[in-house]
Amino acid sequence: MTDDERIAEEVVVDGLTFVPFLKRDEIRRQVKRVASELRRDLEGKRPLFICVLNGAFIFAADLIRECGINDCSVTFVRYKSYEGMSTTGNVKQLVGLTEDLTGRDVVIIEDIVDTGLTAKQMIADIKKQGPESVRFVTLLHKPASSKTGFTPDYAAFTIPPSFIIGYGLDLDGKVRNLKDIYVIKE
Ligand SMILES: O=P(O)(O)OC[C@H]1O[C@H](OP(=O)(O)OP(=O)(O)O)[C@H](O)[C@@H]1O
Ligand SMILES: Nc1nc2[nH]cnc2c(=O)[nH]1
Repeated sequence: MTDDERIAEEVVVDGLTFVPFLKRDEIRRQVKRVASELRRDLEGKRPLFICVLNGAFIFAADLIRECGINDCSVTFVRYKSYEGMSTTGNVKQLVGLTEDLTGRDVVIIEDIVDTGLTAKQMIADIKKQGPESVRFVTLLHKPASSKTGFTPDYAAFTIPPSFIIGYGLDLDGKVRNLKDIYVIKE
């Protein structure tokens, strides 16, 4: 059986039904594309990758390995604002940085930019710490949901404004383990 044949036709979480949206092969292809763009733009630099927990852990692990920049560092922050399928509008930093960002070339790695509230607050927090440069990369971007006008520097996928799960993205903490991305069935 190939990897592709194991994709579930639907996933039910807390009584909600989700159907396949982005399959693992396509995710892998787009992660490779973004990694090659980053490799090109970071040539000669020693980037500090900041993975935004919890949702970005799987994307960050795949992306950082694809980038193949041995002279990089990796660290983590944690921000939270969603309950169920909606933002509370209150973006809380639950885990912060201990690294000195002065003069560093920072690459923030997110799983999704939806309203853009988390991205905007995080970038403001990081810029206060004196980095040389800040790049923002996301797996998924939903421009039609934006409340901030924020646009990421790199996006693996631009998607419509429906709620999705899998490949790190959760519904109330569940189903982050799914290898494919699923969208809510309307
Ligand atoms: O653009 P926004 O509307 O701000 O949404 C994006 C944020 O939502 C998710 O975080 P969440 O609060 O669900 O925490 P999690 O990463 O732990 O799932 C995601 O990981 C982003 O950080
Ligand atoms: N799981 C999940 N988390 C999000 N956070 C912001 N948008 C989304 C989404 O579509 N799915």
